Amino acid sequence: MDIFESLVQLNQTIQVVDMHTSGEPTRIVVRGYPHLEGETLLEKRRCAANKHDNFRKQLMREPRGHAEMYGAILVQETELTRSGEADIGVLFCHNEGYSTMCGHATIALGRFLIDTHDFTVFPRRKELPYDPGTGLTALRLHAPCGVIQVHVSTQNDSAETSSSVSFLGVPSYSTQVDFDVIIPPDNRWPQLTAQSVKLDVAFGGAFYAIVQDRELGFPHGLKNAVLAELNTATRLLKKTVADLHQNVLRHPDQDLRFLYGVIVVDTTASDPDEELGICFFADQQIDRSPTGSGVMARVALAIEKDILHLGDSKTYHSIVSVGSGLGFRGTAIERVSEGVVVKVEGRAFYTGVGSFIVEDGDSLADGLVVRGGLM
Ligand SMILES: O=C(O)[C@H]1NCC[C@@H]1O
Repeated sequence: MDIFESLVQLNQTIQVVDMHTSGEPTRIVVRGYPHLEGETLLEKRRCAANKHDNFRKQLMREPRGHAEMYGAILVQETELTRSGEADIGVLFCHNEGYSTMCGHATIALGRFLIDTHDFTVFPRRKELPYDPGTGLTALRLHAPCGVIQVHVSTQNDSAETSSSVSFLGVPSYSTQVDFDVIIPPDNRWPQLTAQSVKLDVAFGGAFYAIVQDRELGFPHGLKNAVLAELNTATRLLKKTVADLHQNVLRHPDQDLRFLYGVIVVDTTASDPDEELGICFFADQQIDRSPTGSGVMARVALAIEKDILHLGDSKTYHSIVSVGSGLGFRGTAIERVSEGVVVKVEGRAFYTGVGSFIVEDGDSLADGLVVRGGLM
């Protein structure tokens, strides 16, 4: 027996498929995750956080992961798969906890779920509708924010490697436009010379504060900004909004009323068809991708500000996707009573498959992160 087989036989393993979307990882947990109690996906999300957070820590943190790792836990049965409104559920996780929406992981999952022909992993795989006219297979993913309609270019019953995956998100909307936030002076953020910062707050399955680079004291654009300084500025801004302006996070469901991230938008670019931004989310993870849920929020905000109109599209870039052809295309599709439905398109690639082991007696079983301090 080779070493791989013997280690797997000796230990309980957690099996994953790793992908990246514009450089942002998604670790898809395929087997070995415990059963989640609860009738609804949001109850299962609470169960994951309260009873099984050690799995998140093991898979996201070092030595199995790292501070910038991102995860997708498949949930085969939810209230919406039972009612026939969704095909499979998912929980998203990161360095701090559990998100409510994730565009880059949805794009990766679109490919993975179409390629999956193991019905223990995806029981409803064979029921997915395929349209021979467009070559697209449709998939309804139940995320904590609601149902995401995913479309995947399919050939011979597998996802086409060279095509993008698109999804229609839950209705997105802004809750505050040009909102002045007073930031307490802090010597860790010397660039901030004004007393207040003007920002917008918008929902794209999760809440984002969206702010222009020059408002934070970075007038020369993101390419000339120091990442550590942007990190300090967005951390302090997020804390101020989360601590003092909880009322701007308006959503009917309590579980979704939290500020997930801060997106800093570059104002130095000249092409109106493209927008560069950087998203700090969870515990200051930097999204390598252009942040699909952030694109939903930004398109809805641009509609509110009369910058984009229904039917308009724009390409959104992260600092990584610029020049790689891996930006996300965001299109305003329709206005519904709760907001704007936005289509997001991007590409994902496989990077690996793995079996993780956690041995009895490993005192660092739940992992650690070294990033200027232990988590
Ligand atoms: O694409 C997205 O929506 C996500 N990427 C990491 C942070 C967000 O959840």
